[in-house]
Amino acid sequence: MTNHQIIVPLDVPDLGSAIALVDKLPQVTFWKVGLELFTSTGPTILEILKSRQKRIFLDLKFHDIPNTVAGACRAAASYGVDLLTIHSTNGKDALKAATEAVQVGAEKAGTKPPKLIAITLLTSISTRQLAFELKIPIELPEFALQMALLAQESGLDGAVCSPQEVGQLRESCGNDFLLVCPGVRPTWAEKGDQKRSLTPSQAIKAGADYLVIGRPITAAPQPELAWQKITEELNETYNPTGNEFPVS
Ligand SMILES: O=c1ccn([C@@H]2O[C@H](COP(=O)(O)O)[C@@H](O)[C@H]2O)c(=O)[nH]1
Repeated sequence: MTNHQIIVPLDVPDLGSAIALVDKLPQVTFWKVGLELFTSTGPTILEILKSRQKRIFLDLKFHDIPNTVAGACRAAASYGVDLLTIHSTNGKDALKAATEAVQVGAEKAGTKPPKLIAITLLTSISTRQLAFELKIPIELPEFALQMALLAQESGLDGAVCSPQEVGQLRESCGNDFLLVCPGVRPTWAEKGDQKRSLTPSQAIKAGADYLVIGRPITAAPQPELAWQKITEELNETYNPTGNEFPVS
């Protein structure tokens, strides 16, 4: 794993704030565009990131009937992004339709298809909420695992999961299945609305391919110092000799 496997979300309200953040953190190579920024500015931000040779995680978390999800995936795949999300709870028909749609959309646009990854269970949901609000009568780690397996059976490239479940998913889904972990918190950062966190080092050790780390960096008084602190902590854990931590 390298620093390039830390994805930073552009969770800001407008284009100006997004560009300011990208300018402030030139060392970040992988940015996430989510619901807030994409809804407010549309695809312009994607063009800006591409013109700066950045990798893009388009985190729109599609959740709808198969026909609608497929249409949205075709459109999203035409942007030439690297990662795209939909919810596992769409069900197998929609997941399969989505995997075909990203190929079609990318081919039509003459671009590489994104890796399609499924949200297993939002990292803001606690064990208690799963049982008492969502009324899902199975243990949380088992639910996350079943959602990852459903995505894998449906032909998706990977899943989004909390660092607390990534070890179990890695063991069951194998090394070729991409596992992306938000809800990552250094010991010194506030958890906020994240309910199932671990530290960056713990998440990597458990088997994550990519870490999504937002507010601990972006809401810090000096985001560049927060980035440096996180990458130094990872380097100290994974490679005390001072080189970059090992490639997974
Ligand atoms: O289960 C999920 C899926 C996506 N996210 C997204 O990741 C970032 C996390 O940001 P932080 O500031 O580090 O909490 C955010 O953009 C979410 O939309 C997630 O948190 N959990």
